[in-house]
Amino acid sequence: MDATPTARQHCASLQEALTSFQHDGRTGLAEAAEWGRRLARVLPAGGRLLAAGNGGSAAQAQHLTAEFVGRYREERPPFAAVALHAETSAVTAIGNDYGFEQVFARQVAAHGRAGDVLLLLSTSGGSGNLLAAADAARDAGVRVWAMTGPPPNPLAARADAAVTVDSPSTATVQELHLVALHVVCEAFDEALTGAERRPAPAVLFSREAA
Ligand SMILES: O=C(CO)[C@@H](O)[C@H](O)[C@H](O)[C@H](O)COP(=O)(O)O
Repeated sequence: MDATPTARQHCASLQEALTSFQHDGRTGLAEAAEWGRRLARVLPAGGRLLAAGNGGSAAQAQHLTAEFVGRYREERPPFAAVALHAETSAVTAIGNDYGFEQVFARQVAAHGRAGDVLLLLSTSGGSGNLLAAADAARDAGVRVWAMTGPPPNPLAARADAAVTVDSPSTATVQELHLVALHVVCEAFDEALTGAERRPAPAVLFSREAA
């Protein structure tokens, strides 16, 4: 049975975006790896990663924080990472009382500390609640990283650094973001020192240790 032309186009679009990502030294693979290395300095020192997105990008943000709180490949201690959209009571209360645009900004003001990192994912780079979160982060001394679709866009412009995917397809942008997030995790794990990599006591509760 043959694949449909649409399915072939989907894969071709991803392949094209992946090629650009690999060769873009400023907003592609090299930048994502740099984020992982920087997080390897921030998180073991007690800093925190906050992440947020809407819709499919919310799922991506949550995927990333799970890699840090759980683990990526190798056993290692848990690190502080929170997906803001997953705070359902906070999101609904803030949205209800202050408006949807504030759902992330108010959480950033509550949780963000100078030196922390806020990673915002958006295919359009124009979602109002993410732009407000970026502004709140700046006020709190929190570094802002944006993963977006095609540049230029308002979110990438407000961020301290951006990984951008120059594709007109939302699906392609989201799929490439997942690749970039895993690159961040790989670079993070590689950059940890031996002592930082040593499993914390929490590993006593892992299934292997039980
Ligand atoms: O996953 C998809 C489309 O693939 C949608 O759920 C999509 O994420 C939503 O429309 C978002 O609201 C789009 O927001 P953004 O990525 O432009 O910030």
